[in-house]
Amino acid sequence: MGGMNEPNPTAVVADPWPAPLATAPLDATVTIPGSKSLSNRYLILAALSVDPVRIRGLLRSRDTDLMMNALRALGVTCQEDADDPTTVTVTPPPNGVFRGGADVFCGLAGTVMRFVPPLVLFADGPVRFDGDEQAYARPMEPLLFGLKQLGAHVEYHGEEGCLPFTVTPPTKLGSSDGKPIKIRVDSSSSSQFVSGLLLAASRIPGGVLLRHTGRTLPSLPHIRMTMEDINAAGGDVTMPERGRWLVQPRILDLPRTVTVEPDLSNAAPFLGAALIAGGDVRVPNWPAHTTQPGGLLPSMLHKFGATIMLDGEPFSEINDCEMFNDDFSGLLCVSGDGAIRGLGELDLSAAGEIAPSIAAIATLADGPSELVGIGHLRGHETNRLKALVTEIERVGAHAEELDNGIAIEPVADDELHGAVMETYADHRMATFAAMLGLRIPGIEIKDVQTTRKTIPDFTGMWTSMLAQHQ
Ligand SMILES: O=C(O)C1=C[C@@H](OP(=O)(O)O)[C@@H](O)[C@H](O)C1
Ligand SMILES: C=C(OP(=O)(O)O)C(=O)O
Repeated sequence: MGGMNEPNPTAVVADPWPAPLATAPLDATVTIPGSKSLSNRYLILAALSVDPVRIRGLLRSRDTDLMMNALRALGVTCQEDADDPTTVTVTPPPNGVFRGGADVFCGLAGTVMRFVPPLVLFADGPVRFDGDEQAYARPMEPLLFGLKQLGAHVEYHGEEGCLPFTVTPPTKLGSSDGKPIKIRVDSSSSSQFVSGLLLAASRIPGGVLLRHTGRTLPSLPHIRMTMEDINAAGGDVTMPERGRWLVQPRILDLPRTVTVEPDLSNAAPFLGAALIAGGDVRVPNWPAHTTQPGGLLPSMLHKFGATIMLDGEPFSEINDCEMFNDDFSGLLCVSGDGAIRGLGELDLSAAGEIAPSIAAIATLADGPSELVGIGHLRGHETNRLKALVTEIERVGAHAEELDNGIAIEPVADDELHGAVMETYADHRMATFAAMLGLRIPGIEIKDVQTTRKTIPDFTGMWTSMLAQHQ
């Protein structure tokens, strides 16, 4: 079964893109577009709100366009400002009831395939979900098991537990005794199952008590982001203990205007470029407080040997959780001198989505690194552990898949060589290859436009970073 009437625009494959080599130290300021994770949470929460919400700084890329189209199919209005496509006003459906009988196309977007199906709990009929063929391999079953425990019916049209499927809303929603309905979900293959269920749970009569049953739980910052955003919309969600969430029944209503932070994970290739090529890369509007896992980047880049400055002040006291003064929101500057220290073991379970960027830097380091806690990357856009090993070996360095991560063994620069890099329809494999291309002559990247999943103009931003010399 093919994806319903909405082709993947990046599937039209052009010639490989010759990744630019850095011939001088960088000196660039790069403005990063809005966060994918925050954009798609605000869109969902706006759709669940009472009044229209204006979202400023919304990421405009494939994943957010898919989210807006999904919401439109369910009767939500998403209207962009005529003079600024990153400002979008979202008007919830009449009486908060989503339109049943709809078709939703998820592409390859985890946030769409995991955050939209729970909205069907409040729809007036069944909704059918499909996506890119590659999306059929992404884990879905635990989310749908959660929806079944809430009374929904799920019918699979392909393989059991995978896209495509149809969700039919329950005839009666919530517990019969007014207490939170208890559900159990194994979220070890993606934090997005917990996030998707939490986002919808405030509207369930009696609320929800959600327990994670798996051994590991990746991407906890993303779950904290979900909690913070729900609470900002007037919800009441707490995590009384790790792996257990209590959502009280509440009417959600986001503030009339919300502003999206820059996507800090998408800042990773650009900031990492300062380490790889040497020089300075600055990113404005770095938030003082953030739940984005990319907030961990300054401390990780520091471990690799970068110098980090915040608004001109050296950033020496690095604490992985509370990295900045609360009053700081300004210019982050990462500087490198071309030397990169191998990291030894680094647990990336909190920030799996930046693993490909970290892997690119580690490939060019002076010693080995083991990136662990990221076994679930096998279920990302592609099997990222396998893809990273293949592409690292392709340029002449060494890497090995571990049970829960990847071990990277760099080689001397003169043993590295150019290659045509595969990207596997994975935006982060494309940016990973571009990072290697800064130092390795002759890197070409197949289907670089796959970066449109979360960055509207990656090649433009990358070439302009290299062209800036102040
Ligand atoms: O909730 C989110 O916005 C995300 C959660 C993470 O998913 P996983 O927990 O599946 O890694 C992350 O990797 C993804 O890019 C975005
Ligand atoms: C895992 C990612 O995306 P998704 O939201 O599709 O899961 C990612 O962007 O690295």
